Amino acid sequence: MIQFEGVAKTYQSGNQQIHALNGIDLTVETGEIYGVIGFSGAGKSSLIRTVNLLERPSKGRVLVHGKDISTLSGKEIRTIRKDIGMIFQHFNLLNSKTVYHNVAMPLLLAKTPKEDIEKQVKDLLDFVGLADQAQKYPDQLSGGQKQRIGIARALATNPSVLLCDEATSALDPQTTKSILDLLKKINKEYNITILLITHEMGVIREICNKVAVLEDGKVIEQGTVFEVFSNPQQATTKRFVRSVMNDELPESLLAQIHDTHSDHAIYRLQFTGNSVGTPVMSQVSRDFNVNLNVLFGNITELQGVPYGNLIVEFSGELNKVERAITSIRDSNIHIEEVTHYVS
Ligand SMILES: Nc1ncnc2c1ncn2[C@@H]1O[C@H](COP(=O)(O)OP(=O)(O)OP(=O)(O)O)[C@@H](O)[C@H]1O
Repeated sequence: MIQFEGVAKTYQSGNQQIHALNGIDLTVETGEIYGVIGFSGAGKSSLIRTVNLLERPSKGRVLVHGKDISTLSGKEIRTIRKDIGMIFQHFNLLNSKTVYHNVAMPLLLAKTPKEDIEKQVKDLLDFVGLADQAQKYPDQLSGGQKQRIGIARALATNPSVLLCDEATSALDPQTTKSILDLLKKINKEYNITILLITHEMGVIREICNKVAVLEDGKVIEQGTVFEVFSNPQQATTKRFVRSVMNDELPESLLAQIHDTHSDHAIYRLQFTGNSVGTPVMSQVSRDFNVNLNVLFGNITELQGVPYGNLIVEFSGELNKVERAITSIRDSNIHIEEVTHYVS
Protein backbone atom coordinates (compact mmCIF):
# COMPACT_ATOMS: atom_id res chain seq x y z
CA MET A 1 0.00 0.00 0.00
CA ILE A 2 1.25 3.47 -0.87
CA GLN A 3 -0.24 6.59 0.74
CA PHE A 4 0.45 10.16 -0.23
CA GLU A 5 -0.63 12.54 2.51
CA GLY A 6 -0.60 16.24 1.67
CA VAL A 7 2.52 15.79 -0.48
CA ALA A 8 3.99 19.02 -1.84
CA LYS A 9 7.18 19.50 -3.82
CA THR A 10 8.78 22.86 -4.51
CA TYR A 11 11.92 23.23 -6.63
CA GLN A 12 14.23 26.20 -6.40
CA SER A 13 15.30 27.29 -9.86
CA GLY A 14 17.61 30.33 -9.53
CA ASN A 15 15.54 32.77 -7.51
CA GLN A 16 12.29 31.24 -8.72
CA GLN A 17 10.22 28.69 -6.82
CA ILE A 18 8.43 26.01 -8.85
CA HIS A 19 5.52 24.38 -7.10
CA ALA A 20 5.49 20.98 -8.85
CA LEU A 21 3.16 19.26 -6.34
CA ASN A 22 0.56 21.13 -4.30
CA GLY A 23 -0.87 18.82 -1.64
CA ILE A 24 -1.45 15.35 -3.05
CA ASP A 25 -3.68 12.91 -1.16
CA LEU A 26 -3.84 9.50 -2.79
CA THR A 27 -3.99 5.89 -1.66
CA VAL A 28 -2.80 2.97 -3.77
CA GLU A 29 -4.11 -0.27 -2.28
CA THR A 30 -2.05 -3.46 -2.30
CA GLY A 31 -2.50 -5.42 -5.54
CA GLU A 32 -3.85 -2.49 -7.56
CA ILE A 33 -2.58 -1.13 -10.83
CA TYR A 34 -2.95 2.60 -10.23
CA GLY A 35 -2.41 5.07 -13.06
CA VAL A 36 -1.62 8.76 -12.71
CA ILE A 37 -2.24 10.74 -15.88
CA GLY A 38 -1.50 14.34 -16.71
CA PHE A 39 -0.12 16.61 -19.39
CA SER A 40 3.56 17.51 -19.50
CA GLY A 41 4.58 19.49 -16.41
CA ALA A 42 1.59 18.33 -14.31
CA GLY A 43 3.96 16.84 -11.73
CA LYS A 44 3.77 13.11 -12.53
CA SER A 45 7.52 12.39 -12.37
CA SER A 46 7.92 14.45 -9.20
CA LEU A 47 5.12 12.42 -7.61
CA ILE A 48 6.33 8.93 -8.53
CA ARG A 49 9.92 9.76 -7.56
CA THR A 50 8.87 10.57 -3.98
CA VAL A 51 7.91 6.90 -3.48
CA ASN A 52 11.51 5.65 -3.61
CA LEU A 53 13.04 8.89 -2.36
CA LEU A 54 14.56 9.91 -5.69
CA GLU A 55 12.82 13.13 -4.62
CA ARG A 56 11.91 14.15 -1.08
CA PRO A 57 8.59 15.89 -0.51
CA SER A 58 8.90 19.51 0.64
CA LYS A 59 5.76 18.93 2.73
CA GLY A 60 3.56 15.97 3.61
CA ARG A 61 4.34 12.25 3.90
CA VAL A 62 4.64 9.21 1.68
CA LEU A 63 3.91 5.93 3.42
CA VAL A 64 4.86 2.58 1.92
CA HIS A 65 3.19 -0.36 3.68
CA GLY A 66 2.34 2.05 6.48
CA LYS A 67 5.90 3.38 7.00
CA ASP A 68 6.76 7.03 6.49
CA ILE A 69 9.77 6.60 4.22
CA SER A 70 11.24 10.02 5.02
CA THR A 71 11.92 8.89 8.59
CA LEU A 72 13.89 5.78 7.61
CA SER A 73 17.60 5.33 8.38
CA GLY A 74 20.17 4.69 5.61
CA LYS A 75 19.99 0.91 6.06
CA GLU A 76 16.18 0.93 6.10
CA ILE A 77 16.15 3.03 2.93
CA ARG A 78 18.35 0.45 1.16
CA THR A 79 15.98 -2.31 2.29
CA ILE A 80 12.85 -0.50 1.16
CA ARG A 81 14.43 0.38 -2.19
CA LYS A 82 14.81 -3.36 -2.83
CA ASP A 83 11.10 -3.70 -2.18
CA ILE A 84 10.27 -0.97 -4.73
CA GLY A 85 11.30 -1.73 -8.32
CA MET A 86 11.24 0.95 -11.00
CA ILE A 87 11.19 1.00 -14.79
CA PHE A 88 11.81 4.02 -16.99
CA GLN A 89 10.80 5.50 -20.33
CA HIS A 90 14.36 5.24 -21.70
CA PHE A 91 15.08 1.94 -19.92
CA ASN A 92 18.25 3.18 -18.08
CA LEU A 93 20.29 0.10 -19.00
CA LEU A 94 24.08 -0.17 -18.88
CA ASN A 95 25.06 -0.39 -22.54
CA SER A 96 28.53 -1.74 -21.79
CA LYS A 97 27.08 -4.75 -19.94
CA THR A 98 25.32 -7.79 -21.35
CA VAL A 99 21.62 -8.44 -20.82
CA TYR A 100 22.65 -11.04 -18.21
CA HIS A 101 24.73 -8.51 -16.29
CA ASN A 102 22.10 -5.80 -16.44
CA VAL A 103 19.58 -8.12 -14.80
CA ALA A 104 22.15 -9.51 -12.36
CA MET A 105 23.29 -6.04 -11.21
CA PRO A 106 20.83 -5.57 -8.29
CA LEU A 107 21.66 -9.10 -7.10
CA LEU A 108 25.42 -8.46 -7.30
CA LEU A 109 24.91 -5.26 -5.31
CA ALA A 110 22.93 -7.25 -2.72
CA LYS A 111 25.86 -9.72 -2.53
CA THR A 112 23.69 -12.67 -3.57
CA PRO A 113 25.68 -15.96 -3.98
CA LYS A 114 26.80 -16.59 -7.59
CA GLU A 115 24.78 -19.80 -8.12
CA ASP A 116 21.62 -18.08 -6.88
CA ILE A 117 22.25 -15.16 -9.23
CA GLU A 118 22.59 -17.53 -12.21
CA LYS A 119 19.34 -19.28 -11.40
CA GLN A 120 17.41 -16.09 -10.69
CA VAL A 121 18.60 -14.29 -13.83
CA LYS A 122 17.71 -17.33 -15.93
CA ASP A 123 14.21 -17.46 -14.37
CA LEU A 124 13.71 -13.71 -14.83
CA LEU A 125 14.81 -13.78 -18.47
CA ASP A 126 12.48 -16.74 -19.05
CA PHE A 127 9.64 -14.83 -17.45
CA VAL A 128 10.09 -11.78 -19.69
CA GLY A 129 10.59 -13.93 -22.80
CA LEU A 130 14.29 -13.15 -23.38
CA ALA A 131 15.97 -16.41 -22.31
CA ASP A 132 17.91 -16.59 -25.60
CA GLN A 133 19.26 -13.02 -25.44
CA ALA A 134 21.36 -13.23 -22.25
CA GLN A 135 24.73 -12.62 -23.95
CA LYS A 136 23.58 -9.75 -26.17
CA TYR A 137 24.19 -6.07 -25.38
CA PRO A 138 21.27 -3.62 -25.00
CA ASP A 139 22.20 -1.82 -28.24
CA GLN A 140 21.56 -5.05 -30.16
CA LEU A 141 17.93 -5.19 -28.99
CA SER A 142 14.66 -3.46 -29.87
CA GLY A 143 12.95 -0.95 -27.58
CA GLY A 144 10.42 -3.53 -26.41
CA GLN A 145 13.19 -6.02 -25.61
CA LYS A 146 15.11 -3.32 -23.71
CA GLN A 147 12.03 -2.59 -21.61
CA ARG A 148 11.70 -6.32 -20.87
CA ILE A 149 15.27 -6.27 -19.53
CA GLY A 150 14.35 -3.21 -17.45
CA ILE A 151 11.40 -5.16 -16.06
CA ALA A 152 13.52 -8.27 -15.33
CA ARG A 153 16.07 -6.07 -13.53
CA ALA A 154 13.31 -4.36 -11.52
CA LEU A 155 11.94 -7.75 -10.44
CA ALA A 156 15.35 -9.15 -9.44
CA THR A 157 15.07 -8.00 -5.82
CA ASN A 158 11.60 -9.52 -5.53
CA PRO A 159 9.79 -6.21 -4.90
CA SER A 160 6.20 -5.83 -3.73
CA VAL A 161 5.80 -2.50 -5.55
CA LEU A 162 6.70 -1.60 -9.14
CA LEU A 163 6.90 2.04 -10.23
CA CYS A 164 6.55 2.65 -13.97
CA ASP A 165 7.71 6.03 -15.24
CA GLU A 166 6.20 6.44 -18.75
CA ALA A 167 7.34 2.86 -19.40
CA THR A 168 5.73 2.56 -22.83
CA SER A 169 5.99 6.16 -24.10
CA ALA A 170 8.99 5.38 -26.34
CA LEU A 171 7.38 2.27 -27.87
CA ASP A 172 5.13 1.64 -30.87
CA PRO A 173 1.48 0.62 -30.21
CA GLN A 174 2.02 -3.11 -30.74
CA THR A 175 5.10 -3.25 -28.49
CA THR A 176 3.26 -1.09 -25.95
CA LYS A 177 0.47 -3.68 -25.86
CA SER A 178 2.94 -6.53 -25.25
CA ILE A 179 4.68 -4.63 -22.41
CA LEU A 180 1.31 -3.75 -20.83
CA ASP A 181 0.33 -7.43 -21.03
CA LEU A 182 3.57 -8.31 -19.25
CA LEU A 183 2.85 -5.74 -16.51
CA LYS A 184 -0.64 -7.23 -16.08
CA LYS A 185 0.93 -10.69 -15.74
CA ILE A 186 3.40 -9.41 -13.10
CA ASN A 187 0.54 -7.83 -11.15
CA LYS A 188 -1.56 -10.99 -11.31
CA GLU A 189 1.03 -13.72 -10.83
CA TYR A 190 3.24 -11.99 -8.24
CA ASN A 191 0.56 -9.72 -6.71
CA ILE A 192 2.89 -6.76 -7.21
CA THR A 193 1.27 -3.36 -6.69
CA ILE A 194 1.90 -1.15 -9.69
CA LEU A 195 1.95 2.65 -9.69
CA LEU A 196 2.39 4.06 -13.17
CA ILE A 197 2.54 7.52 -14.66
CA THR A 198 1.61 8.24 -18.24
CA HIS A 199 0.22 10.88 -20.56
CA GLU A 200 -1.62 8.23 -22.61
CA MET A 201 -5.22 7.44 -21.64
CA GLY A 202 -4.98 4.20 -23.69
CA VAL A 203 -2.46 2.87 -21.14
CA ILE A 204 -4.87 3.65 -18.29
CA ARG A 205 -7.78 1.98 -20.09
CA GLU A 206 -5.69 -1.08 -20.95
CA ILE A 207 -4.34 -2.06 -17.53
CA CYS A 208 -5.31 0.18 -14.61
CA ASN A 209 -7.98 -0.44 -11.98
CA LYS A 210 -7.84 3.11 -10.66
CA VAL A 211 -6.80 6.45 -12.08
CA ALA A 212 -5.95 9.92 -10.79
CA VAL A 213 -5.78 12.95 -13.06
CA LEU A 214 -3.03 15.38 -12.17
CA GLU A 215 -3.07 19.03 -13.18
CA ASP A 216 -0.79 21.83 -11.89
CA GLY A 217 0.45 19.55 -9.13
CA LYS A 218 -3.05 18.72 -7.86
CA VAL A 219 -5.28 15.66 -8.19
CA ILE A 220 -8.33 17.05 -9.98
CA GLU A 221 -10.20 13.75 -10.29
CA GLN A 222 -9.75 10.18 -9.14
CA GLY A 223 -11.70 6.95 -9.05
CA THR A 224 -12.02 3.56 -10.66
CA VAL A 225 -11.26 3.45 -14.36
CA PHE A 226 -14.90 2.62 -14.99
CA GLU A 227 -16.19 5.63 -13.02
CA VAL A 228 -13.77 8.10 -14.53
CA PHE A 229 -14.15 6.91 -18.13
CA SER A 230 -17.92 6.62 -18.06
CA ASN A 231 -18.58 9.86 -16.20
CA PRO A 232 -15.61 12.27 -16.31
CA GLN A 233 -16.22 15.49 -14.37
CA GLN A 234 -13.37 17.87 -15.12
CA ALA A 235 -12.58 19.44 -18.50
CA THR A 236 -9.06 17.94 -18.57
CA THR A 237 -10.38 14.49 -17.71
CA LYS A 238 -12.97 14.80 -20.48
CA ARG A 239 -10.17 15.63 -22.92
CA PHE A 240 -8.20 12.56 -21.88
CA VAL A 241 -11.25 10.29 -22.08
CA ARG A 242 -12.14 11.70 -25.50
CA SER A 243 -8.62 10.92 -26.74
CA VAL A 244 -9.41 7.20 -26.56
CA MET A 245 -13.22 7.06 -26.61
CA ASN A 246 -14.57 9.60 -28.99
CA ASP A 247 -18.22 10.11 -28.05
CA GLU A 248 -18.75 13.47 -29.73
CA LEU A 249 -21.10 13.90 -32.65
CA PRO A 250 -18.91 14.45 -35.73
CA GLU A 251 -19.08 18.02 -37.11
CA SER A 252 -20.32 16.84 -40.51
CA LEU A 253 -23.22 15.00 -38.89
CA LEU A 254 -24.07 17.98 -36.72
CA ALA A 255 -24.20 20.23 -39.81
CA GLN A 256 -26.46 17.71 -41.54
CA ILE A 257 -28.83 17.73 -38.57
CA HIS A 258 -29.00 21.53 -38.59
CA ASP A 259 -29.95 21.41 -42.27
CA THR A 260 -32.95 19.11 -41.82
CA HIS A 261 -36.30 20.60 -40.87
CA SER A 262 -38.23 17.91 -39.09
CA ASP A 263 -39.19 17.62 -35.44
CA HIS A 264 -36.55 15.59 -33.71
CA ALA A 265 -34.53 15.39 -30.54
CA ILE A 266 -31.06 13.95 -30.12
CA TYR A 267 -29.99 12.03 -27.05
CA ARG A 268 -26.84 10.38 -25.78
CA LEU A 269 -27.40 6.92 -24.29
CA GLN A 270 -24.83 5.16 -22.11
CA PHE A 271 -25.16 1.41 -21.70
CA THR A 272 -23.11 -0.39 -19.09
CA GLY A 273 -22.75 -4.04 -18.12
CA ASN A 274 -25.81 -6.13 -18.87
CA SER A 275 -27.77 -3.30 -20.46
CA VAL A 276 -25.40 -3.45 -23.47
CA GLY A 277 -27.06 -6.67 -24.60
CA THR A 278 -30.68 -5.57 -24.00
CA PRO A 279 -32.82 -4.81 -27.08
CA VAL A 280 -34.22 -1.65 -25.44
CA MET A 281 -34.12 0.46 -28.59
CA SER A 282 -36.26 -1.75 -30.79
CA GLN A 283 -38.68 -2.37 -27.95
CA VAL A 284 -39.17 1.33 -27.22
CA SER A 285 -39.57 2.08 -30.91
CA ARG A 286 -42.37 -0.51 -31.17
CA ASP A 287 -44.10 0.28 -27.87
CA PHE A 288 -44.30 4.05 -28.40
CA ASN A 289 -44.36 4.24 -32.16
CA VAL A 290 -41.31 6.51 -32.41
CA ASN A 291 -38.48 6.34 -34.91
CA LEU A 292 -34.98 5.90 -33.54
CA ASN A 293 -32.06 6.63 -35.77
CA VAL A 294 -28.56 5.80 -34.47
CA LEU A 295 -26.30 8.65 -35.57
CA PHE A 296 -23.10 7.61 -33.89
CA GLY A 297 -21.91 5.01 -31.43
CA ASN A 298 -19.23 2.80 -29.99
CA ILE A 299 -19.01 -0.11 -27.63
CA THR A 300 -15.88 -0.85 -25.68
CA GLU A 301 -14.82 -2.70 -22.56
CA LEU A 302 -13.67 -1.06 -19.35
CA GLN A 303 -12.12 -3.34 -16.73
CA GLY A 304 -13.88 -6.28 -18.34
CA VAL A 305 -17.31 -4.58 -18.29
CA PRO A 306 -18.94 -3.72 -21.64
CA TYR A 307 -19.62 -0.01 -22.07
CA GLY A 308 -21.63 1.41 -24.94
CA ASN A 309 -22.25 4.96 -25.99
CA LEU A 310 -24.84 5.85 -28.64
CA ILE A 311 -26.12 9.11 -30.05
CA VAL A 312 -29.68 8.60 -31.22
CA GLU A 313 -32.18 10.78 -33.02
CA PHE A 314 -35.78 10.41 -31.81
CA SER A 315 -38.64 11.51 -34.04
CA GLY A 316 -42.39 11.18 -33.69
CA GLU A 317 -45.16 12.82 -31.71
CA LEU A 318 -43.70 14.80 -28.83
CA ASN A 319 -45.62 13.04 -26.02
CA LYS A 320 -44.65 9.63 -27.43
CA VAL A 321 -40.98 10.62 -27.65
CA GLU A 322 -41.14 11.79 -24.03
CA ARG A 323 -42.69 8.49 -22.90
CA ALA A 324 -40.06 6.55 -24.85
CA ILE A 325 -37.30 8.50 -23.08
CA THR A 326 -38.85 7.88 -19.66
CA SER A 327 -39.05 4.17 -20.48
CA ILE A 328 -35.35 4.07 -21.44
CA ARG A 329 -34.43 5.90 -18.25
CA ASP A 330 -36.46 3.35 -16.25
CA SER A 331 -34.37 0.56 -17.85
CA ASN A 332 -31.32 1.96 -16.01
CA ILE A 333 -29.75 3.36 -19.13
CA HIS A 334 -28.18 6.76 -18.69
CA ILE A 335 -29.81 9.13 -21.17
CA GLU A 336 -29.21 12.84 -21.64
CA GLU A 337 -30.32 15.32 -24.23
CA VAL A 338 -27.60 16.46 -26.63
CA THR A 339 -29.65 18.90 -28.61
CA HIS A 340 -33.31 19.51 -29.28
CA TYR A 341 -34.70 20.98 -32.47
CA VAL A 342 -38.26 21.88 -33.39
CA SER A 343 -38.71 23.25 -36.87
N1 LIG B 1 14.76 19.34 -10.71
C1 LIG B 1 13.91 20.31 -11.04
N2 LIG B 1 14.22 21.61 -10.85
C2 LIG B 1 13.37 22.59 -11.15
N3 LIG B 1 12.12 22.38 -11.66
C3 LIG B 1 11.76 21.12 -11.85
C4 LIG B 1 12.61 20.02 -11.56
N4 LIG B 1 11.96 18.87 -11.88
C5 LIG B 1 10.74 19.24 -12.33
N5 LIG B 1 10.62 20.57 -12.32
C6 LIG B 1 9.42 21.36 -12.72
O1 LIG B 1 8.32 20.86 -11.96
C7 LIG B 1 7.13 20.82 -12.75
C8 LIG B 1 6.59 19.38 -12.78
O2 LIG B 1 7.55 18.59 -13.47
P1 LIG B 1 7.40 16.99 -13.60
O3 LIG B 1 8.57 16.51 -14.39
O4 LIG B 1 7.14 16.41 -12.27
O5 LIG B 1 6.05 16.90 -14.48
P2 LIG B 1 5.57 15.74 -15.46
O6 LIG B 1 4.08 15.72 -15.37
O7 LIG B 1 6.28 14.48 -15.12
O8 LIG B 1 6.02 16.28 -16.86
P3 LIG B 1 6.65 15.46 -18.12
O9 LIG B 1 5.58 14.53 -18.59
O10 LIG B 1 6.98 16.54 -19.10
O11 LIG B 1 7.87 14.76 -17.57
C9 LIG B 1 7.53 21.36 -14.11
O12 LIG B 1 7.23 22.73 -14.15
C10 LIG B 1 9.02 21.14 -14.17
O13 LIG B 1 9.65 22.08 -15.01
